Amino acid sequence: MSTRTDELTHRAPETDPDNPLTRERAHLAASRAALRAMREEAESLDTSNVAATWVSAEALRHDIDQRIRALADLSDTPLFFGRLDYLNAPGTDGTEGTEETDEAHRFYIGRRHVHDTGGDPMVVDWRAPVSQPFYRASRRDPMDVALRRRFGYTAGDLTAYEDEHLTDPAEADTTSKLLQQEIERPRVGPMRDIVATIQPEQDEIVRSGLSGTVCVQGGPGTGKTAVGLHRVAYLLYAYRDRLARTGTLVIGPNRSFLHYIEQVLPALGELEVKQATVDDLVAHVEVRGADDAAAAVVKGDARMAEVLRRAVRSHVTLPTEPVVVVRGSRRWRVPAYELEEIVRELQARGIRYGAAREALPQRIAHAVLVQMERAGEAPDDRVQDAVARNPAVKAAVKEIWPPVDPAKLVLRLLGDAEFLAAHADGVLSEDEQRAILWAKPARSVRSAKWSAADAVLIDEATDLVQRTPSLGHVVLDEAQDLSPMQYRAVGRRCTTGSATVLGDLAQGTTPWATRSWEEALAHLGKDEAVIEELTAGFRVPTDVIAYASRLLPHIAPGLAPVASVRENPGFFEIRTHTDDAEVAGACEELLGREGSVGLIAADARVPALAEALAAAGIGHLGPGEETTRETRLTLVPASLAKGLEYDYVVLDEPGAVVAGEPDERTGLRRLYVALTRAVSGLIVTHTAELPPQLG
Ligand SMILES: Nc1ncnc2c1ncn2[C@@H]1O[C@H](COP(=O)(O)OP(=O)(O)OP(=O)(O)O)[C@@H](O)[C@H]1O
Repeated sequence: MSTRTDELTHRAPETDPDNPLTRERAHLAASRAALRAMREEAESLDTSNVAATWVSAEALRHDIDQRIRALADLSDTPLFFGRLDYLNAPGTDGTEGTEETDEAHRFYIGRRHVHDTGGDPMVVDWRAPVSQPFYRASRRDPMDVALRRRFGYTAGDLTAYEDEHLTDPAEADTTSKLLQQEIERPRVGPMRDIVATIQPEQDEIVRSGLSGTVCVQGGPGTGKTAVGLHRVAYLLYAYRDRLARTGTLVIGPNRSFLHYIEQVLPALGELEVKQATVDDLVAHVEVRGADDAAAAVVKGDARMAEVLRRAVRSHVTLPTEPVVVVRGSRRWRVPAYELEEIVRELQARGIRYGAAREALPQRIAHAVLVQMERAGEAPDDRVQDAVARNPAVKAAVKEIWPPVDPAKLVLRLLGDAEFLAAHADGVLSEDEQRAILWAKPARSVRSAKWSAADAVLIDEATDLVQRTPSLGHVVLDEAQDLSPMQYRAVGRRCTTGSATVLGDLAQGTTPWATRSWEEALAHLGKDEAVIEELTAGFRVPTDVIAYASRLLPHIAPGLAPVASVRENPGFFEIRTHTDDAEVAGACEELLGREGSVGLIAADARVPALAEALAAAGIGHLGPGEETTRETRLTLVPASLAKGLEYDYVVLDEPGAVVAGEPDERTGLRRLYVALTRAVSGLIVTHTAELPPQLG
């Protein structure tokens, strides 16, 4: 970032009409009036005479309502946050016919496009090509920008601006104060957008094209989630029609995380993006059971796809009997060897089991038709359809290529050792087969205690039978925790689209956590993806990230520590205590400051701490619940802390967080996640010894 410093961060607006701030405020007022006019125009649209049918009238009404909502002037989100003055008016080459007005050179950058009654832009969308230099232009590559101006707001009022003259050799490189203020602004409520301060390396990811998949490795607080959400917003702008047809989806690890991020896209005017967890995507059965780690690892292994493929295909039986179709006085006979040829040909084509099953009767009918033609008849398509529906053909298809119910198939694999062995032979070891077999086979799909990993197996089997519809773009957040089979489940939802994969190998806390992005991308079916790395940390203060990074050599050797860009050093304390009342006391102390507070603890410690808080008369929320001015404390089980952030964090008993996981490495990773949630300060409280890796 390069700017001229605080003496150029102008403040204290005067009414003097020559004061730039006065002029900028006038532009803000005029832009708001223009937005109001756009909204009023949308509101006054009468759809009754336009649409031909009730359905299209409804659709049109929906579109207009969306537009009205998107045109809301939100008092707490400034209409524009930046301005670019180009040296040459964009879209012109400075020659003949060029309009040399100020307006042709000057662009105000904001969350949405606003135009005046004449259709001239008052504010341009941050995603428009003309806005890009706001994020990317530098002294080295000014991108034809003479002036970049950032605006500062206080309670909705435009109160400051900051200029950079990128082509002025006399200007020095320094950090933007307004950017710094924005990064340090206290967090209350859900996640917010970062349009005003997207960094160049983030912008490159945000604006990368729709056709390619991007994978982002980044430590805690490097803005992965923010970048992923802004990328969807960008893609929806740049490829609106295509994505409106195919759809977009954001996948997050759990409900509370999705709740935390759900307002970012609507604030950017994008109301149609779906959100889901991987479990939501594969909800073919009710999940009521859980696997031990050994079973879950095998069930999540990509080799299970081969076991399932074999099991599905095993339902095909090569015909041994001919099919005899009687039509009127004639009998037509398709011999077994010819049926076998048809079946083998369908198998070789590698189409879905269900598609092949649908094609089979037509193929048999075709064989009959050929015989009819040879006998001098002239059958048409209707005859072929009738033959395909003939009871003899139907009976043969049922015998040769019976329907497969994916859930029943998985039920059988997990309950029937012989059936499993028949299809897992040479793929899974005997131990692995034993690990996934149910101790007590379930009787039916309804009564089975399905686990989350089982649901993914059913999803794979479902896709073997019938192709899963693909979306235009999928953002996969906290990807490092997915099993190979889960990657496959996500991958088949973007086979014809692309993906943004976001994660941190050091934060993987599942037994099957991702070891390398190349491997993960192969499971996703996106080998060609580009892998980017983000290393600048926007969340965690320097001292805290340095402390947490002591764990890195033990949890992800080879990953570089995050470099915090926060100037405010924050505070960091380690306290020993004797009872839980002191933990509640630490929370109370932090509630005396501005912003949100999170008390993070091993899951098993949560009930005791809830009691201690209640005894101290301190109200608290659960993760993902919205903090309000009145209740700013959230009690967070360590297992749900991922992806969330709080201004201040009390981390209870690190040793218990580590001990809460099945193995030490996972425990230390969980601790790393918990240690990296704080924006402004962290208090670690403990009675037991601290894990030696933090020493
Ligand atoms: N360019 C930016 N300007 C201002 N704030 C930013 C910027 N980039 C990220 N942030 C803020 O930093 C915080 C961390 O961002 P985010 O949650 O996206 O990080 P992450 O990499 O997903 O973290 P984690 O690995 O912990 O999930 C958020 O509050 C986000 O708004």
